[in-house]
Amino acid sequence: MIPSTDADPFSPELLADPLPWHEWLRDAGPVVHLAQYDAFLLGRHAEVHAALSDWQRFQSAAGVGVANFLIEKPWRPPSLLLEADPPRHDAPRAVLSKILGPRALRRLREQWFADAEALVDEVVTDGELDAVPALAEPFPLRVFPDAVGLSEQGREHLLPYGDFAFNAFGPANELVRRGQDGIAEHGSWVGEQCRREMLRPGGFGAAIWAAADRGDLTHEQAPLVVRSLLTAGVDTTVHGIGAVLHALARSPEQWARLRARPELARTAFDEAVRWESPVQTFFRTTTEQVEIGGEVLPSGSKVMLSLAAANRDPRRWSRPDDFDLSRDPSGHVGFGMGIHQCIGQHIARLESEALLTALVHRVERLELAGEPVRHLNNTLRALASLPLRIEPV
Ligand code: HEM
Ligand SMILES: O=C(O)c1ccc(C2CC2)cc1
Repeated sequence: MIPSTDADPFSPELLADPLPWHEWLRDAGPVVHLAQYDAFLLGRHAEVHAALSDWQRFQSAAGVGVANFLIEKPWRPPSLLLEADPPRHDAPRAVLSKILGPRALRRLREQWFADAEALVDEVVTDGELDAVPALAEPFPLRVFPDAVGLSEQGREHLLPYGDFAFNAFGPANELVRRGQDGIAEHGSWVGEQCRREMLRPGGFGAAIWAAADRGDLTHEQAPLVVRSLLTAGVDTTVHGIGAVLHALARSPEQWARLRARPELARTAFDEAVRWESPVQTFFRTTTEQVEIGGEVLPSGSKVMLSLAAANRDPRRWSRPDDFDLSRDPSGHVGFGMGIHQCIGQHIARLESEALLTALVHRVERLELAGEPVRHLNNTLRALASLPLRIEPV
């Protein structure tokens, strides 16, 4: 018998403090029924991992939020990656895999490390700072739009556009309503930037259009694939960097361990993505009657996957609530799993590695100077403010 709950995972209370809810969910069983959304919810690592890895029976084409695209019109044309399954998903995925691959990372590494040092030199002085406006927001907003090939003007549209997109995976609640007024303007600016003539030669955007010229994509698909980068590639890394700085600031012994071994920067980021799960949840829709966790779900069911609950499942992780640089965080589902696993994860890791490396070389002590303030979003775990006390080297 599948336990049912009237809880609303998208309520301000549960968005603000999801950990007790996640614990209840994991202990209630492998599958829980969300009465308010007539959806099923998986919170244990084994079942979340299994569903993410089974695209045939847990499809994305019906949308990866509450809304079922087979029944209702999406707020924007569906993504050709996130909201598509094979075969439609294949070509856009193959094109982005190549463009965001090892060659791009090698080309960007030196520049991003230099940009991180410049930013840290600018903001780090002896005293206090808010790491969100000082570091977590400006760094991705400086390096990623440059790499995509966007002009300097109008980048202030990117964060609110992404924030709305991530809210829109949830129900039409107050968070979505609050974003409604601005989304037309943000959306038209983003749509404009996806046009070929707006994209600087040599950037990811121009490379997507060049793939269309080669016939690897159609010219109709190209702007939508650029849109994927602009939707997925900013807010996620801002909040991923916010998460790793938050984790390090509240664990001085882990900060000291990172300063002693700067090569742990990449592990630190993945452990933070596991610990905080900047992207908390995604949905799938069953394409047939499926058995999971010993329960049977009808065909056409909406299934919510709590990446965050899975990433702290004691059935998979020892001391799951500890942020611990001695842990091997591989196997976490913070970047998803399977054919839709995050295609930008190496870009995100490089951004974080560049910033953390610059910080460990310039900062002796980094600790909380006050309570962090949450930024609520239906899908993202985010900080509005992270007050830090910094002691330079
Ligand atoms: C901390 C940073 C990031 C996190 C936590 C994150 C998380 C995720 C997750 C959980 C998925 C899987 C979605 C699903 O299974 O339905 C995903 C997919 C995706 N991500 Fe990321 N992401 C991050 C950064 C990025 C960046 C920097 C980019 C762009 C360069 C990006 C582009 C994408 C795209 C295009 C997909 C869809 C892939 C597909 O469906 O084949 N992400 N991401
Ligand atoms: O293709 C897209 O538009 C897209 C939007 C949001 C994401 C989230 C998971 C990071 C991924 C892709």
